[in-house]
Amino acid sequence: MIKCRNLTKKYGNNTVVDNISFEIEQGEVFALLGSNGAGKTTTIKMILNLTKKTSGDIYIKDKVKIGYSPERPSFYEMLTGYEHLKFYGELQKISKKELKNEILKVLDIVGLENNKTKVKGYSKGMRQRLSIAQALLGNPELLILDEPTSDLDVIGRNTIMDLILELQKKGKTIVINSHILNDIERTCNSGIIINKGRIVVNWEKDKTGRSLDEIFIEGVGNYEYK
Ligand SMILES: Nc1ncnc2c1ncn2[C@@H]1O[C@H](COP(=O)(O)OP(=O)(O)OP(=O)(O)O)[C@@H](O)[C@H]1O
Repeated sequence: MIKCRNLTKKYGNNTVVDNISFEIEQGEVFALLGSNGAGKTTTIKMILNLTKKTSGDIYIKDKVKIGYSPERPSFYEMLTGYEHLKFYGELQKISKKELKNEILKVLDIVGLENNKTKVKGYSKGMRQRLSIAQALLGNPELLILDEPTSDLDVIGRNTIMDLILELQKKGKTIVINSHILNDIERTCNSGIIINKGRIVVNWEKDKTGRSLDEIFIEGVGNYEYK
């Protein structure tokens, strides 16, 4: 679905993504892991073409639709979830006829009720769900979710992770950027651990029998920036 080759991003003299290469297969749930400031969001933004790469190549399956849930989603607080999605659906030029069904479908998938509650009354978990619902509008094949469980309690995180597994069953390819290794271990098949812009571990679930915590600490902790 995605191939990155020697991807690099510099801000001035600061190399924040440093020559990374990885591949994401269709249908997999792939993790971008790393400490704060490692370069995960920058990598996502280059894939989405929201930030220009400095060098390297990104190949994305031809004509694939991408849904994106950003690290800090923002909403029109005075709108209901339905109205919010209607606004974004119209921006996507989904026809009026299809849009209503589409919104009801994505609300149902993420487990949000279509009621009169305005977004300002939403809990953090509901906001994450709404952000994922927004990403699902237009039925994209590829979903990129930046920190989909940040700020959520363990129940909220579990629900979002169950939702991600459901979406995988529906055939989506999903890229998740997260710090929460338990969530990743439950949901993802493979991923990369980045430290200071470089890949320090190519992780594949169940390959070693070791926990992701251990692998992460060893990969990031023992890494010396050269
Ligand atoms: N627009 C920018 N201008 C300059 N430096 C930037 C810019 N955006 C990001 N950076 C720097 O790039 C580095 C990587 O940031 P990035 O947001 O990709 O990290 P991250 O791994 O997603 O971190 P976190 O988990 O904390 O969100 C950081 O040092 C950050 O300060």
